Amino acid sequence: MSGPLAVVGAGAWGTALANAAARAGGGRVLLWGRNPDAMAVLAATRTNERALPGVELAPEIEPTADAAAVGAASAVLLVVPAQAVRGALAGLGSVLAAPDLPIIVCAKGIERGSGAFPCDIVAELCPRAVPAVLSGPSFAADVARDLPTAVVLASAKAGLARKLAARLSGPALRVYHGTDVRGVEIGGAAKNVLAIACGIVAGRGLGESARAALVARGFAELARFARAHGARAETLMGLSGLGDLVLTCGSAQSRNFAFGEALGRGEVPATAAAGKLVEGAFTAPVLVDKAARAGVDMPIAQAVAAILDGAITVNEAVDMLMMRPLKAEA
Ligand SMILES: NC(=O)C1=CN([C@@H]2O[C@H](COP(=O)(O)OP(=O)(O)OC[C@H]3O[C@@H](n4cnc5c(N)ncnc54)[C@H](O)[C@@H]3O)[C@@H](O)[C@H]2O)C=CC1
Ligand SMILES: O=C(CO)COP(=O)(O)O
Repeated sequence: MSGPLAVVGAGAWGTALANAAARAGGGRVLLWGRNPDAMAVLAATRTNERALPGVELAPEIEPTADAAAVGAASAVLLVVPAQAVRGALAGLGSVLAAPDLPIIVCAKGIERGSGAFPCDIVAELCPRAVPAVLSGPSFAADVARDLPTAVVLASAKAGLARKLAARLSGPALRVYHGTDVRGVEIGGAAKNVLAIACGIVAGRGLGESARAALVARGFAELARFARAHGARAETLMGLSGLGDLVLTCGSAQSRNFAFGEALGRGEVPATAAAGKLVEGAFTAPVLVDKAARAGVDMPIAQAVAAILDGAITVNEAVDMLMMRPLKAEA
């Protein structure tokens, strides 16, 4: 691949991925952020103290706020929140017009309002680009500390997915490849909603048995939703799906889990996020809406959306889930 790799979005995950890509070899990595002052500080201090404290930027990383610089990239990692994917792409505009430019979405979510998956937004706004998605169990802080991590990168173009996975893989980040873009997107988006549910269980002190039941039944509804949207079952059994569910449904390091924990303790949604990005809170209502349209039963996601909406309390949600008519396990 000629030309630098560009990471668009200089938050926690963008900075961690830029470092991982630099350590993987392959040359320059542009780290683009929209705030020129903040990017000047990154360039001067070689750290991103606000988003990823205590982590030094690899020498190959060039922090920049110059959109034109991204135009020279051989591939773009798009690492902004799911609700900002459209705005970020629109903001970069013609900079992303090169034919066959791989744009790898690293966000986990579904767009509210449109119900669009991130790669569909890429296809809509950058019709000459090749959309791809990278997802899986991976805390930015772990990747930044070079702890062993595995993710999956999917693109409809199998050869390109293989090449990009090789470009990003390094001693501590193992990138699998695949072609099931929709399956990988759904795994990342849905697990955030289920992580909120597991956090609520922990915060309310409902016990480890309840949490394990939620993970298993949550996986069942995630897989149903994915199948209804054309994803392959084996994708959801993999890193983006089961893998990420296991990670974020069991760790307070997850912002979605921590948000749920605060709700479980009795905090209200407006303060429970504590200023952090909670993708599942944005995705819950749109996931539930899409499930209803597709005729897919997602009682746990529905309960999360209803709690966030203020329509039901945590106790009512628990009663509702426990009192559902008994059924065969499927
Ligand atoms: N932090 C983590 O451990 C992981 C995060 N992710 C996913 O990566 C995505 C980003 O998460 P984080 O980096 O953690 O969030 P963050 O809150 O640390 O950073 C988000 C960055 O996006 C920028 N941004 C927001 N709107 C923008 C726009 N319209 N144009 C340009 N830049 C914009 C913000 O200025 C900020 O620098 C989320 O979808 C998250 O689910 C995925 C795996 C791991
Ligand atoms: O997606 C993640 C780990 O795979 C990060 O999870 P949170 O966004 O819940 O912190």
